[in-house]
Amino acid sequence: MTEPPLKWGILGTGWIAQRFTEDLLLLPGHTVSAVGSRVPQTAETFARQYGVERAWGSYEQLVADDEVDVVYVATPHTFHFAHATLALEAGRPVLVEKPFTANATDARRLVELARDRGLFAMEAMWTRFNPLIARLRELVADGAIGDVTSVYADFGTNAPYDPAHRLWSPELGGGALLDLGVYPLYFAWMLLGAPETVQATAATAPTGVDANTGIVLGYASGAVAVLHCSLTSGSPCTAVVNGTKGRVEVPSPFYSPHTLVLRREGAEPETFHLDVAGNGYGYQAEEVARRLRAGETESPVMPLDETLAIHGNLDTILARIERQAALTSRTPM
Ligand SMILES: NC(=O)C1=CN([C@@H]2O[C@H](COP(=O)(O)OP(=O)(O)OC[C@H]3O[C@@H](n4cnc5c(N)ncnc54)[C@H](OP(=O)(O)O)[C@@H]3O)[C@@H](O)[C@H]2O)C=CC1
Ligand SMILES: O=C1CO[C@H](CO)[C@@H](O)[C@@H]1O
Repeated sequence: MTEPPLKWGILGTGWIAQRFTEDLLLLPGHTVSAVGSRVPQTAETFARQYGVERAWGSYEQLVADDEVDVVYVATPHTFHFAHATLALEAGRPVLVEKPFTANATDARRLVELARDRGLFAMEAMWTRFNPLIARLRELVADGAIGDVTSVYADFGTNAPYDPAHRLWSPELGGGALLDLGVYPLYFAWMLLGAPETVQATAATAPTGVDANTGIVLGYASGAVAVLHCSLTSGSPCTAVVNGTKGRVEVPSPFYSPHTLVLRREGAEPETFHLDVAGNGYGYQAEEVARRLRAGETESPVMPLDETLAIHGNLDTILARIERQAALTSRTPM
C-alpha cells in the first residue's frame, strides 16, 4: 500500500527555506503543506511561489496546523532553540537547521524536550545523507585505506561584510565556525569520533565574531584533524581522509559531494560519481520520512547524542577562540 505523503511545514522563508522547499517539491512521497513567516505577506508570497496550500503569518499558527506532520526550522541559529521548542510543544517532530542550537546548553534542553515528548528531532546536517558520504564511511570501515591517521577539511566563502547580516551579527549567531565550520567538524567526528585535545585560533571581524578560524583536534589513536573555515576567503572546500594504506579525496564541495577518489597504495585510483539530486537537500528529507514512518524518534546517521557531543565541542572551540581573540587585535577586514 502506498504511504500518504509526508506533509512538511516550513518555518521561516529565507534562503535555505527556499532551497529545501525546491528539493521537497522534487521528491515523491513528500508535500509542502504549509509555510509560516513572521510577516503574513511574506508567507503568502512564498506559498504562491512554491504552490504551498496554506500560508501562516506567524510561527505559532504554523505549528498549530494539523496538516503539518513535521516542521523544518530554517531561522537564524540563535532562534533554532525557541522555534524548535515551539514546534515540539505543539506536538510536531522537527528537522532543525545546522547548528542545532547556538550552544550546548540549549541543545541539551531541546533534546530533552523531544525525548520527553517522544517526538522525532534531527539536526539538518545534510552532508551525512549524501550517498557518496555513505560510500566513504563504508570504504573507511572496510579498511580500504587502513587506519585513519588524519582528516583535512575546509569550508570558506568570501562573504560581503555587513554587520547586520546573520553571518556577521553576534545576536544572530554569526561567525565562520557556527555557519561553515560545522561541516568540517561534523565530518571529522563522523570519521574519528570525539577528540582528546582541541586547539583553535581565529581572526575576528569588527563585530567580534570569528571570521577566519583554524582548528586542530587530536585523538587517542594518534590521529589528528586539521580543519579550517572562513568568511573572508573562498577556500577550496575539499576534504581528505588519510590512512595507513591510502587516502580518500573529496573534491569541492565536500559538504555535498559529487565525486570521491580512492587512492589505495599500489593501486590505480578509483573514482566514484554521483548526480546530486536537486540542491542536495532531499537525501536528509528522505531520512526524516523513513524514520517517521518507522515510528522512530531519531536518526542513527545523525544521532542526537552526537549532535549534543559536537555542540559541547563547539562551545570549547568558541571558548578557545574568545580567549585568543582577547589577546590580539588582528582582523581580516
Ligand atoms: N544546510 C545548508 O546548506 C544551509 C543552512 N543554513 C542554515 O539555515 C539557517 C537560516 O539561514 P538562511 O536561510 O541563510 O538565513 P536567511 O536570513 O536567508 O533567512 C532566515 C529566515 O529566518 C526568519 N527569521 C526569524 N527571525 C529572524 C530574525 N530576527 N532575523 C532574520 N531572520 C529571521 C526569516 O523568515 P520570515 O521573515 O519568513 O519569518 C528569515 O527569512 C541558519 O541557521 C543557517 O545555518 C543556511 C544556508 C544553507
Ligand atoms: O550551511 C551553509 C552552506 O553554505 C552556505 C554558503 O555557501 C552557508 O552560508 C550556509 O549556512
